[in-house]
Amino acid sequence: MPGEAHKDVPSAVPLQIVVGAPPLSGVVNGVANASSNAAAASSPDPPQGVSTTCECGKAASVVCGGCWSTGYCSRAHQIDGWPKHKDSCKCYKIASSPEIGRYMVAARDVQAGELILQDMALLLGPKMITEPLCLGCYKPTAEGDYLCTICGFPMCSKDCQDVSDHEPECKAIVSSGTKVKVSIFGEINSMYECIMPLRILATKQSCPSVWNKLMTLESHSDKREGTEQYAVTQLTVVDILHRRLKLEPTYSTELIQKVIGIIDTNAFEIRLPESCIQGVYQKGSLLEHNCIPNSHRTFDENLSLVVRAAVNIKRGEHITSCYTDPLSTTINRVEGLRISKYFTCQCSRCLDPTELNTFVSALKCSPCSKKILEEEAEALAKAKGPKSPRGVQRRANPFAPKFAAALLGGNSSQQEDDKPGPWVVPTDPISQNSTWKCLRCGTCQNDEYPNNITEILVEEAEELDQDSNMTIEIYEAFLDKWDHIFHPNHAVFMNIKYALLHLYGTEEGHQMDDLNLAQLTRKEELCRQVLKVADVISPGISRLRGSVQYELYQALYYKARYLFLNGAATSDYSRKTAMDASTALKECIRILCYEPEVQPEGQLGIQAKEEMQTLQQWIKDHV
Ligand SMILES: C[S@@+](CC[C@H](N)C(=O)[O-])C[C@H]1O[C@@H](n2cnc3c(N)ncnc32)[C@H](O)[C@@H]1O
Repeated sequence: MPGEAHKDVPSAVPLQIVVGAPPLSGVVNGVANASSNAAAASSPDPPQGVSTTCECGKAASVVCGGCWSTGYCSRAHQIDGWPKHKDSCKCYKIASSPEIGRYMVAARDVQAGELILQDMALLLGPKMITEPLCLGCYKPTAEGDYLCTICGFPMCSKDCQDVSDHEPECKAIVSSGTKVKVSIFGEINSMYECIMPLRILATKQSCPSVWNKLMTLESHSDKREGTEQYAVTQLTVVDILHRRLKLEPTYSTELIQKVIGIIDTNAFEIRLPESCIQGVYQKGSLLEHNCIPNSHRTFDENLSLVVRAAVNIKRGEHITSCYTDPLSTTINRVEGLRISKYFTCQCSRCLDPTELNTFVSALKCSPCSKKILEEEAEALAKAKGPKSPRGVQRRANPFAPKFAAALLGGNSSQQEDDKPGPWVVPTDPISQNSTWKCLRCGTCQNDEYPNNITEILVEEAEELDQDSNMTIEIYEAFLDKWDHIFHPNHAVFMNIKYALLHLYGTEEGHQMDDLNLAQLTRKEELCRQVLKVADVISPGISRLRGSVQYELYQALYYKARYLFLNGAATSDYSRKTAMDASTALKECIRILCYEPEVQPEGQLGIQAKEEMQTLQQWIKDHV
């Protein structure tokens, strides 16, 4: 019956009255033609000129609140039209600009956590650079215990051999007349570099609809030619397909290189508990990069890409994702993107020498730091009688002098004397040869020392990383060793602190029950430092924030218990600490509820929910 309410009309999608608001910048009838990169329209009014006529032919007086695109003459006709409209009802539009190419823009305000898109993979395969793995389920294969009876690739079992994903390479190898022989396991094997390109190429024949979609994706073919990547893949992929698999007559060099370009530019890495694979997604490929993304990516149990708003996104804002490691320095991010994605990031973080006061790339000015510590010690000596500068606490604690606390472990750009902190930052962060300048004394230097010393720091951290038996003691010693040269939030420190905050509570002899008050306070401090940076560079719903909130809750809960049991603090302080633990746990649950259960973070979210009951009971019983 016309006008009868459909059960699946989303009650959360309100109708909006069409009023004379400007259309979304960069979007013309839903697609293309943008020139502005700015979040253009923040007006709450629905866009004009999108769909002004109802299906019945009458003028539209309301517009669907889900997409703000389709107009209806009445609520009744919206309800009638919903079954037809629901598949195309999206909260984003595709726009394009000469600088970015195609990108997504919010068609309406989107709330944090709201689903933006869910996208089935066009194609899945192993990462280009990988150790031997099963080409059916992508788990590492145990020393080639089972070999595909047709092509010879190591697989888990006959079941994996029969998975349709494996067909393209299997067929190509059989046609070449020689089976594959993998004899070394646990090391990168270049043969696997050919698998994903082969799978894409095979769709040209086997599934033209997928092939056509893949061919619409950016490949940067023109920019790749003549690069090192092009030369390397010529040897590792093109030559193998042409000579070893005898596919020269079928696929030209240009086509294979284009396909490799499509993979490099668009494929998403999918980290699973036991393996790491990659997928190419049609809608997901249109996500624009930003070093401070406003969307959050996960993969569901079918390995479909799920994109949600990480923070509230205003209508007209670009929907962005981070292509690179947010816990890395500006020059590393910018150079990585320039080499692999062929653009120079110009996001607000990259363009700001302080990276929005996070100082993730900054060094410490040695003369200024020394002077601050001396002044601090002098002030202390005056206040409390004679004391050496060693009297200054190394770790920030409630009793540590404020200057030194900020200098040694804090996050502030400003010292108490209102002068900027002693941080040395690049004046032109996205340039490879920027001058570096101390924000406090203004001393400038060329990039040689900052680059070299950062390289040494990175190398030393990488050496630590290779050792699987890292201990709290070793990590703390590393931080102490370098602390006089780098900002406490430096990317390398952030990664070490992230590892360290987990080790306090998991290392043998340092399980949560073993930690004393100082160690619990250290764990809390590490969590707060990492969170303060993560709140800026990975805001809202992010795995980084979710997992650190969990660790913060643990530190605070155990601290509250310790204080309570040892009568070491007033019940007010114990209570406040326990309430802070509860706040951290709630935030952890809010964030990690979006993670799939198969992922460790999804499991942590479930565990966090269970632990909330215990925490609440403890608070009720004790403080
Ligand atoms: C996965 S594709 C995104 C979709 C692409 N714009 C298109 O039209 O197909 C990645 C490419 O988009 C462009 N891109 C993405 N984010 C960008 C940004 N913030 N600034 C400039 N270009 C960007 C770069 O060319 C990059 O290699």
